[in-house]
Amino acid sequence: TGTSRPQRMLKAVQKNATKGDPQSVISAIDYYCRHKEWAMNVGDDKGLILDSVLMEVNPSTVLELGTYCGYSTVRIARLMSPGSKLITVEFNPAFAEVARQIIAYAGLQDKVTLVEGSSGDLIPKMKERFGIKYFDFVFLDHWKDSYAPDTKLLEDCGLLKKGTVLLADNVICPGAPEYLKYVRNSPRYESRYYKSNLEYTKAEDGLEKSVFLG
Ligand SMILES: O=C(NC/C=C/[C@H]1OC[C@H](O)[C@@H]1O)c1cc([N+](=O)[O-])cc(O)c1O
Ligand SMILES: [Mg+2]
Repeated sequence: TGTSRPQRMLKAVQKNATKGDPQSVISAIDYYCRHKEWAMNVGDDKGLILDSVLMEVNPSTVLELGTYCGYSTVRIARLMSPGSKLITVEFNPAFAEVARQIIAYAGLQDKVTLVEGSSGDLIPKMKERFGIKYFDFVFLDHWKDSYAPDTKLLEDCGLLKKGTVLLADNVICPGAPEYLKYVRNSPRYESRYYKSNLEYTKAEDGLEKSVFLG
């Protein structure tokens, strides 16, 4: 067994990006995944939508579910104001290890707390462990069938406030049908779909933005 795909991605960052320059880390990963080896980062097309929704919200507290190698963690943290905090949850220790190094290479480790474990276990501990009252912005990019149960868990744990924005990746491909049904039919959310394409491909995918109404 040689290196893993995440390890090869990290090597590409260390080779082609400039330490402390988040944009160069993003570009190095996008180049590698478009021309060398596909990987499940939100990518550059959907990334522009993520950037614009994030800047519109200008959140003080962010939760990311599904860190993978930290590509969207870097995309989000690079746009966050001084003093704001991003908590990112990753179940897979090998992914988490690579993500820590990519986040540090971008120089964003002070804004980011990477927590290893399952979202279902960790969400109920957010208040006590990290002193979080509410999240202003949640990026869902982990297991697609966890989107709906974890959203309900965030509501039940009082972690959403009026105006909190949920942004979900992959609602078309691989798809999150149960989640779409939930946020689009619930009177507690105002939802809209941003059409785009699956990272580094021509297939359709998109992001669903859902504002919690309280
Ligand atoms: O499964 C996807 N994401 C969930 C990731 C799941 C893994 O990362 C979180 C958890 O540790 C698990 O091991 C995914 C899959 C595709 N895809 O095209 O298959 C595209 C994407 O953007 C995706 O986020
Ligand atoms: Mg995704």
